[in-house]
Amino acid sequence: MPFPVPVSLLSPSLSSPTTDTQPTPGLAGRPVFTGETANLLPNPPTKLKVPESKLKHDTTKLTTDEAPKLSTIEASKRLAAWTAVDRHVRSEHKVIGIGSGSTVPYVVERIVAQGREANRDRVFIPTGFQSKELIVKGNLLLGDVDQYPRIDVTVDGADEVDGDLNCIKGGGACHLREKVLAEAADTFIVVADYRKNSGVLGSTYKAGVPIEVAPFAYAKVLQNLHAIGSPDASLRMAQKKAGPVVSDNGNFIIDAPFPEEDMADPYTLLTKLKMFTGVVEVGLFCHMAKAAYFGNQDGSVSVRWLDGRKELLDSRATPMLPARNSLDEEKDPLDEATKGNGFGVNGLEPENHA
Ligand SMILES: O=C[C@H](O)[C@H](O)[C@H](O)COP(=O)(O)O
Repeated sequence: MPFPVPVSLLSPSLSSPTTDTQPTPGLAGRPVFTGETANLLPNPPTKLKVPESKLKHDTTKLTTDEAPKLSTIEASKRLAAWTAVDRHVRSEHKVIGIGSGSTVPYVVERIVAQGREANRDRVFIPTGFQSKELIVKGNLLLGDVDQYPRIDVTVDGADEVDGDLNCIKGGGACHLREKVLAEAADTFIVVADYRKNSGVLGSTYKAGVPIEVAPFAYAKVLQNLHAIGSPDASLRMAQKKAGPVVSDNGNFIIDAPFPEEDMADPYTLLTKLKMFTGVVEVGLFCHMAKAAYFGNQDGSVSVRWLDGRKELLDSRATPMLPARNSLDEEKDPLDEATKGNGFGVNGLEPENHA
């Protein structure tokens, strides 16, 4: 699965570097970062010339004429990531775990935008090659979990999240390190677009449960999986390489689809799978996330908490639009629409979200 990286982290800055670290008004009220993010790379080009392929993930540096619209899905990912960072990555947090996947570049982007001062004495722990690159390219200090076995907060993506915040992870083969960093963190936060917000695992992510195995044991583990009710379990094959996917840890990955009755009780399935000798880690994250943030198509963010609370942050409460104060007098159609559906609306202040 490809992990796109925002253009701001990969290509020369598209705006003049400044020392300003605050978002300033941009496209349609969107913030434009002209500070730390803009400073990531030297030599701003005199004339903008960015390959089309790089433009689709980040428009924060582009002028109105130059910026294409962010796709709805990318905008949803960014919305979830930025909102979660604003609420959970605080100045007192000094050891921060960075997950993997296509939503995580927006996490790093938002952390970088907190400014050089905020990030000066922080260390960032990657969950794999991709996040290591993001940390290094973001000029953030790189550490590892063997140096920092206690992490303040880890923010990560997911392939699917169920009603109890259990997750399927490992679509990018990173779930071993991700689980270590999730476990090491005081607070583990999941960020994703609306498509990952599910009832029962396996409803939307059909590839199966990712299972990392020691290479020499894969055939035996496959046999076990076929025997316990996953007849289609198979070795994940590489796309542009002959042979299997090899994880960052040198292991193979098996994808094992299970019927709904198994997926409805992921903790039981997880414990069963972990018992197979040769299994290194299973991409079922049960009872680990403190909260999950889902960016929605309409610019709102759905937040689900481990304790069962739900919030719906309407688009005025997200980082994309002006602060709620300036709009307090207006009637909010979402307030009406969501009455009685179990969602609080903009219910909690950021400082309550450690
Ligand atoms: O191994 C990969 C990770 O578990 C990712 O967090 C997960 O696959 C979600 O990735 P994406 O956000 O690209 O769908």
